[in-house]
Amino acid sequence: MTGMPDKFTIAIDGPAASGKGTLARRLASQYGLHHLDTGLTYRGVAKALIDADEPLDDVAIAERAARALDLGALDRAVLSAHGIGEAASKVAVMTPVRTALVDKQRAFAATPPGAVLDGRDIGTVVCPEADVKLYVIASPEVRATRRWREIEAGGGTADYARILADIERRDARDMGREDSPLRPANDAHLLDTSEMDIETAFQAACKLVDARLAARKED
Ligand SMILES: Nc1ncnc2c1ncn2[C@@H]1O[C@H](COP(=O)(O)OP(=O)(O)OP(=O)(O)O)[C@@H](O)[C@H]1O
Ligand SMILES: Nc1ccn([C@@H]2O[C@H](COP(=O)(O)O)[C@@H](O)[C@H]2O)c(=O)n1
Repeated sequence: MTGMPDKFTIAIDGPAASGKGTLARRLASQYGLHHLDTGLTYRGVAKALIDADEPLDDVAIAERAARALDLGALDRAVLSAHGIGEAASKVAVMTPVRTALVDKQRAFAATPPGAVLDGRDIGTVVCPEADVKLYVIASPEVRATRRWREIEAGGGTADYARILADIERRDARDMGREDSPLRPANDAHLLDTSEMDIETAFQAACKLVDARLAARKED
């Protein structure tokens, strides 16, 4: 996209299945930016531990797995499995794991021409100087329905009540942890997508990004 500054960062945070990844991918494509789904980095650590038959609560082992993680080798198809999200939220409470992953995420964000990162602490911790910060929410019921549809559309079978319970438990762990809890940055724009389809949410986000780009041109 022409008219982009040398470096531009979009931070998107929100709870599970709020639609932040969908939005992040579309914004990255629209504005010619890199994209990193930081949830995959926590999922990658959890999967490495599970595959090695290691416990999820040993800080030293989890930190080693986080330091060894290669951002270029994250396999979305494998890591997106519903159960890995729960394991990821357990390793995500450990500060040494977060420190190791945040270093990698910041290095990714610093690569020109900039990036869209989505996760739980992007606007507050990873990229506090981001040009645009979005905090994407939807009700737990709407999010559970979206996840249920996604699993069914992929040929799997899913139990709505269990998905809703998983989402609520993960929200509580992510919002309640001591280090980098999920919360909106003070300067984040709130986007409640409960009653928005994907296109409407994308257009709303583009308006905010375009306004920031116009403001940066005037600087
Ligand atoms: N505004 C929307 N309306 C309807 N469905 C949506 C909307 N946004 C996203 N979805 C669908 O909801 C599901 C979850 O979206 P997505 O994976 O983007 O969420 P997420 O916040 O990145 O989730 P996670 O934190 O678990 O990675 C997907 O199937 C996606 O297509
Ligand atoms: N910036 C982030 C991103 C994710 N997490 C943790 O990982 C779990 C899985 O994330 P998904 O986005 O793939 O659902 C999530 O529940 C968080 O515990 C994080 O802490 N910080």
